[in-house]
Amino acid sequence: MTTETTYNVGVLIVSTTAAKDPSTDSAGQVLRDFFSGVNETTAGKHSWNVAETRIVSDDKDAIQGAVKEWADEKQLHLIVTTGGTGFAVTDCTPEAVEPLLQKKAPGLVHTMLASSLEITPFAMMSRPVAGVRSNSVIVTIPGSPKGAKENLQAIIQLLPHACAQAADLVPSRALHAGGTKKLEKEYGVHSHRHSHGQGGDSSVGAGEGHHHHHHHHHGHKVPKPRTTPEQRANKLDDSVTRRHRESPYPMLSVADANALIAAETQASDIVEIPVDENLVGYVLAKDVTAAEAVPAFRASIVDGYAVYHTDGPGAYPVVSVSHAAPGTIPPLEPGQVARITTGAPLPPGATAVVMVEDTALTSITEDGKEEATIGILADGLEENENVREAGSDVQAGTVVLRAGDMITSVGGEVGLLASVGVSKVSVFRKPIVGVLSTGDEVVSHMRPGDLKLGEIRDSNRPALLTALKSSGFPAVDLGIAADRPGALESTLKEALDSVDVIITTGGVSMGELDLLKPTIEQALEGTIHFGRVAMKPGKPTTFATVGDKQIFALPGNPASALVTFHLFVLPALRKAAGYEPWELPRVRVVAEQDLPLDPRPEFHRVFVAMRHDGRLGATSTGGQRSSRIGSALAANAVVALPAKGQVGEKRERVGVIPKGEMVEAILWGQVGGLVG
Ligand SMILES: Nc1nc2c(c(=O)[nH]1)N[C@H]1C(S)=C(S)[C@@H](COP(=O)(O)OP(=O)(O)OC[C@H]3O[C@@H](n4cnc5c(N)ncnc54)[C@H](O)[C@@H]3O)O[C@H]1N2
Ligand code: MOO
Ligand SMILES: [Mg+2]
Repeated sequence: MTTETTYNVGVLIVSTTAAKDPSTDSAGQVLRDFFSGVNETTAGKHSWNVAETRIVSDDKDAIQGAVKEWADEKQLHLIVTTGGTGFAVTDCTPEAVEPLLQKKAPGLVHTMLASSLEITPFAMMSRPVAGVRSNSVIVTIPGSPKGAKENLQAIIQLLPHACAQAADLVPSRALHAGGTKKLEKEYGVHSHRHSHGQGGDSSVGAGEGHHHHHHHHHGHKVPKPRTTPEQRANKLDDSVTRRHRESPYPMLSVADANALIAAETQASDIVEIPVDENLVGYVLAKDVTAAEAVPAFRASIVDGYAVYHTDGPGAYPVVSVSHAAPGTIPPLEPGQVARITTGAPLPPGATAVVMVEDTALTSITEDGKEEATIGILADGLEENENVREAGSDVQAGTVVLRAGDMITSVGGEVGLLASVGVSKVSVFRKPIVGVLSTGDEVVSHMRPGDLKLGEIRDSNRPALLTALKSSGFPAVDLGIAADRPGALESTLKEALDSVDVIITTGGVSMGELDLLKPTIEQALEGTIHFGRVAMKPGKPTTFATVGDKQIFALPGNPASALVTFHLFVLPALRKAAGYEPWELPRVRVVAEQDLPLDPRPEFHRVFVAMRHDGRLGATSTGGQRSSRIGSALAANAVVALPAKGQVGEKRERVGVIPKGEMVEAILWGQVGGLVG
């Protein structure tokens, strides 16, 4: 095949509706586009020319008339019928075409069905036939544009060969000289037994990438896609016809996605850090014992006079003073008292302290400056009254905090550790998180000047850095990366050297410049654990690991980025930092207004506050569009709404959660208090 061969195609649209009103037909254009798309990849070898297009109704005679005319008279190389292959009463295309076939081609039928079945079980209800009449190859494909394309894609690579043979363009001996290997190479196909990764001219395979990805689509267990080098090559191939028209990543539930993240998240290494205000949010990796007793000495609880409790009411000489200050205190004898302040050590021998309010001044010294004697008014003092024994709050050597305890912002833990003389503790290291925005359109909010058409301010990076910092995780600003594979790759590689976790936003959906997934898989040789989640917002959320580093590639939409940060990233960071539980707390709340449902499970941003009836209530933040960062304004929770039509046991088609209903909220922050 050294000169370019042109194959003439007839497209027969079988549809009673379209026959009545041709403007309702889309299949004709879809197939013409399909063939011209294929031509772009086969230039120089062969091309397809849609020579005839006709619309007929679901009528056996009309179908047969067209097929016979195109095969017997016009001698088209390929006749494709679309429509009328289902189970409907009027569907009759296979019945019309089959009797016309002089040679049947069950291999083509099998290939189309097998490939469609990998995409949808409804392929079972397609009844294609294929074969040869006169010099024409004839195939019947489904009427839906999607099904039509998928069927054709499955066989398109071999059709030139089939048409050439049927039309007797080249003697079949010549066609086969060199064996099937040579043919496979020429047509850019290879048998499934060949090792992956070789197999010929990658520019030929229109839509070939499709079925390679499909075997992991429909697993019922939590799927863990593993890609072969060939699959990766297919994904990065940016030729138009190979662009994905459907995401190759299985759609996981939020719970399955979180399970995969948890399985890939281990507690970080253990480090020793000083006990100070920066300890907040760390989890202890080891038990902590008191280095010292609290109090370390017998101390007074009040301001007053240290006494012998056995002395009873009367006037006593004040022989010494004990202030709350370091120093030595002389012993006290019965019949004497010592002035003492709160927290000061008791003189040796003293057995109780009398509050200053329960005493009277009875005489002063000659210089008039000091008390000489004081009167004790109280009767019936008890031994150790107003005395804190050494070690009565904490004994030296006891465990004061346990491994797994978290240092709260209340200050109690830091205070306790300080009180017992502990200056350093062993904790789980907090992961260091890098935040990267991606997108050619994204510009810093610090950049002065007006936005150019198409530009958008980078709100994700500041928002995520804020959320990270307030959650206590050290964050690194990685800036903005352009939508170029090289830029993305070098930024990510550099970041992987300095941080434990990378959060990116943007570039994870279906656009041709959505480069995160292929870059992670190919350039970084990472593993994508999931690339789609059944949720709104956040559908294209992607989680990958590169060695022991994690990458959370979050959607670019600002609300999506914040929601998926809280639902996926934050719990993972908490787990790495040793939190138990690491998940965010869930509470039952009353819907304060109707909450509309979406076909996807939705995480509706709300403000949760205490109600007068003692329950918690959730008030919507308003419009929930993924691009609306305002939907996260003052949001201290998201309400987990079920997908539309899946409410309750009976799975009624419910479109709304009515006001007053109880729903589950996942808390992001502190709940609001009673107002009014
Ligand atoms: N054909 C399909 N298109 C889209 C699908 C789909 O399933 N099929 N999913 C939609 C959903 S859902 C989402 S969410 C978005 C996610 O898109 P990407 O993660 O690829 O993000 P981009 O395309 O880069 O950007 C989306 C949007 O967000 C703006 N953006 C990006 N970065 C920032 C930033 N740092 N600060 C503020 N705004 C940002 C960007 O300009 C876009 O407007 O895809 C849907 N499409
Ligand atoms: O899932 Mo997207 O995050 O709806 O906008
Ligand atoms: Mg995109």
